[in-house]
Amino acid sequence: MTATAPTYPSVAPIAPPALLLDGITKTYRSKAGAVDALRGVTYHFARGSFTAVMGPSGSGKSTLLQCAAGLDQPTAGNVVLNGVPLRGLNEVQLTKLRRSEMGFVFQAYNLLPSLSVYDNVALPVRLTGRRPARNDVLRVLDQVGLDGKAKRRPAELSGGQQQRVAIARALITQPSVFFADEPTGALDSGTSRQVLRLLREATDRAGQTVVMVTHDPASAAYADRVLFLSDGLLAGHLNHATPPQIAAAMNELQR
Ligand SMILES: Nc1ncnc2c1ncn2[C@@H]1O[C@H](COP(=O)(O)OP(=O)(O)OP(=O)(O)O)[C@@H](O)[C@H]1O
Repeated sequence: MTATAPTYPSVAPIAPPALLLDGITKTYRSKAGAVDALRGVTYHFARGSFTAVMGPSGSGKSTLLQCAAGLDQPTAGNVVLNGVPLRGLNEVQLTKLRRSEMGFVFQAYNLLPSLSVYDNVALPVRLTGRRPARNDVLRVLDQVGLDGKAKRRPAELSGGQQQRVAIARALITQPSVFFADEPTGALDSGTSRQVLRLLREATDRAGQTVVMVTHDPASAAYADRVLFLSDGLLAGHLNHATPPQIAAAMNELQR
């Protein structure tokens, strides 16, 4: 009789969260003293989720985004992006990871004024040492509703169009995580909605992860979850909340 090997049910590998903040503390030291901007924040951002981060002024939102994106080093704790701890990386490795895995959409669009819209969008690909495919650049411009504007310079576009160029530039490398800091701060409400829909589509269609800092309850309502920060700590969250629910939670925090 031959022994048969035992069979085991196949177990799907558990994917790491897109982004893990593991006990992040950030203390700024200056002559005036020390400020604890983040005080041991732990949070998993699931792949394909859209999270808004809110909180009173000075609660640590920008610091959280800067640390999560590897633009600033936490004083303690670790940030893990797709299973890779940022703390172990040197500046070159970090820059490479940022260029391939992260997309940035900030309030200041940071477009290069002397380059055409096409070249601004192609730039992140060039920075990775590759030649951008013309069709890829035109496809993302089409995706953000800017087909036909490729030859313009940023100054020849409206604020909303410039922000959409910034989003196209973030989309071109197909990053796994988008970091957005007040992406609609300078835009009118109609244009803001277009920009927020693009971020929403990035999660719904492409399974990308969005982390967005905002002061605006209407913008935050586009997210699956709103995380509230208060005094450097997570103070709670709301899922699939409406703008009035978010505004009420903010009022509660500010009391
Ligand atoms: N470079 C720095 N040096 C010293 N303190 C800083 C520095 N950056 C931020 N802080 C302090 O850390 C705390 C958190 O700041 P942070 O900018 O993260 O808050 P925020 O929630 O984004 O605020 P806002 O909504 O006003 O933009 C604040 O007390 C701030 O004064």
